[in-house]
Amino acid sequence: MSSVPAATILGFPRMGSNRQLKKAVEAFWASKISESELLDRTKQLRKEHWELQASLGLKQVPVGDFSFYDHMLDHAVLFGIVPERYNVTKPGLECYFAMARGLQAPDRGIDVPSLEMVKWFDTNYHYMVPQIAENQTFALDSTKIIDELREALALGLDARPVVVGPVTFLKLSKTASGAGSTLSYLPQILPLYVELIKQLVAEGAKWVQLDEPVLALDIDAETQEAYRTAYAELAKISGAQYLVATYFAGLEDNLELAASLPIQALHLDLVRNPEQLEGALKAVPESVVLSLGVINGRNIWKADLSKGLELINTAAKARPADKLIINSSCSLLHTPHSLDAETELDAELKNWLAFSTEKIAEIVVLSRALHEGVDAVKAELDANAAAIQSRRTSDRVSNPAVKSRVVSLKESDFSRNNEFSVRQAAQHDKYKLPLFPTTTIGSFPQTSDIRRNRARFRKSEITAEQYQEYLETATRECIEWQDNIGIDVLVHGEFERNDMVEFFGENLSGFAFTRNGWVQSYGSRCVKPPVIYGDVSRTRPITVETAKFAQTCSPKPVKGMLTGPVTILQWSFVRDDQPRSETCKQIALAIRDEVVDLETAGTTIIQVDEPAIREGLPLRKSGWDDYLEWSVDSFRLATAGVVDSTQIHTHMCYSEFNTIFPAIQRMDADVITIENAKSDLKLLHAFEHHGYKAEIGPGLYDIHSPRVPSVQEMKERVRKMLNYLSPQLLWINPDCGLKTRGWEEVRSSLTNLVEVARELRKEY
Ligand code: MET
Ligand SMILES: [Zn+2]
Repeated sequence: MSSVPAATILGFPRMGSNRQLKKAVEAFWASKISESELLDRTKQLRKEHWELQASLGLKQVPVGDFSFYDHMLDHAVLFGIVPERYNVTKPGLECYFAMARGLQAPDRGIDVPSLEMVKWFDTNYHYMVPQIAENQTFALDSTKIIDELREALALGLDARPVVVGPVTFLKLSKTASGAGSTLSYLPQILPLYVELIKQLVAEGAKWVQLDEPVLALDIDAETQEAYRTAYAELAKISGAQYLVATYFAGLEDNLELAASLPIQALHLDLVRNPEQLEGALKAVPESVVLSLGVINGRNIWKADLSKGLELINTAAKARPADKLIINSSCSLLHTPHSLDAETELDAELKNWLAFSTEKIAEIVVLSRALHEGVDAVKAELDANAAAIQSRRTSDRVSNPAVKSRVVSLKESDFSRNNEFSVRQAAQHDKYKLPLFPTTTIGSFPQTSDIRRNRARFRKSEITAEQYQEYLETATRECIEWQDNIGIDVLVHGEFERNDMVEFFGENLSGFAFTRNGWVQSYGSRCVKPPVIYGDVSRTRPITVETAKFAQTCSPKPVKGMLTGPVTILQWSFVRDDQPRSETCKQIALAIRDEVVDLETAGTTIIQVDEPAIREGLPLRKSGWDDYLEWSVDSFRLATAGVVDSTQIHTHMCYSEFNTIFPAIQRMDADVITIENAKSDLKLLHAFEHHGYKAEIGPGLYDIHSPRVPSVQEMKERVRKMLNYLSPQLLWINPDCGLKTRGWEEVRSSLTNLVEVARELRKEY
């Protein structure tokens, strides 16, 4: 048996220091590079990442954490779970990317949509949901992970394959019909896991990491039993040592189950749940290695190493050091690559931060402290303590005026003046929209031309006036086009926005921005979350001038477009020195100021996007009520400052909303546009079931795919929706913003969309 790695990470970000993965994959999609060029580039990237980890002092590196698009999709392919509709594609990358993004190749008569995409636990990473057919035949294709393992071993590294464990894999998959438990496939898939592990061991893997985050959730008896069955089976393979990784929550009531599994190491997320350590030290047999996830894989703050050491010392009192692994709390997938490129952050702030590369260094320092004693790393610990102290005492962090505004909020600040029915009458009176009003969710294609101009402006290659003029032309053309094709409620297109959170953060105090702090959101898409380091307030009106201009481009209403407080919070790297609820209320007040200013300026249909409200939900039910209270309150605080006739829209996407329905209701928006195209009609059952009264625009087609939906298929969808929703409440819109799409697709799709409304109006 190989020795226990002293320090490791659960996974490393895939994109590369300069988003090489994104660039390679997108170049391949655009047929600018060949498949072999793509393979070469990504192989090089993996090598760089492993060598970086080794050079920082990790003795064992994860492999298989790389993915062209998404690791759950990789697992679907690994086990041969490829829905029949993809049989028309070429096996290999074409099929893989068709599952990821859909494929339209009219010349070959191919038009297949992608798999469903869902958020990965409470992160902003999205995974593709494997879809298991009723009569699914599973078949192992381990090429990818075996190849990657060989690559790492060939570099002379100790490599640990990372595989999503059988129970988590099945729990995150769905059956083709959506009914029944995916766990019923366990007997069929387990032999493939067995075969896979045998292959990995035969190739030279000493340890295999099985990711089982589901083990840290509220699980039912069937799932618990599945854990027992699965791991009993896997334990039979000789030569395999398992590191079972739980993360994003604590084991809590599943501790005994976890402790009873016949495995060699158990990983605990001690950032999310440090309290679980003590119980684990008692419950987990001494023969089992404990992996201590003490460095936060979810934020960008330098760790307080003294606190990490406290936990490690607690563990070291109960276990010998060679039965402990110092680890990241979860995969570092959710943090940017390295601070190296952050040449524009001021030294004080930069000294408070740690990205993936720096986090590995922290892990190594803690591991050396454990194995060699604290004196061996005294300089590193002292520097860390100084940085922590500097952040704690800096006067950039605290703004008393903001704090006192939050403290003096009144009950009435959280409510509109009248209930929905009264507001609705006032709004109908004011806008006189037709039945089935058409609208879009906000953004229009962010073309390379737009990005180029923004980059030139940032580099001062063009003046602010020139940039402004450019944006106004784009906005005007976009509005006129919408007007011409017959959309009812227009949007300005969001051309001035790089990103829906960053754009607002730039005009809020307490926010900082990185140059290169990208994290993967889905596929090749990355986001660069702002860093909230201090108390938040609005420094100046943010969207008012743009909204005023937009309204001059058409007599039809143009929606004001804001990002909601919960989403700004959720998609930023948030300070960890005060409760999230406190930061959220501060942001809500800043957005409220903007909402009120928009109304004053004559923009009286205002959309406050909250796509992230669902993903902020704590993974354990015990935390739900508290979260839903402050998050919904924050939305209400942001939107309640307007008169009855001002119509507040909100938009949500890519989540399972049924579970938080009462909270959505309590947000009290006048119109909600909601992603629906990928999650079938079950959402609408909930609207009906809960007696939702306000207006709704369930997304009619999936904007994440380049395929153009036909009038017929969208009309079909609407018809189904009308089984649940009254025609008086229904809006007609896509399921999200269009910024990732090309103009050609957008023109065709929206023209079809408007036609849907026209035809329906004739029938109702
Ligand atoms: C992820 S939700 C996006 C909403 C935003 N208004 C847009 O259209 O891009
Ligand atoms: Zn959206």
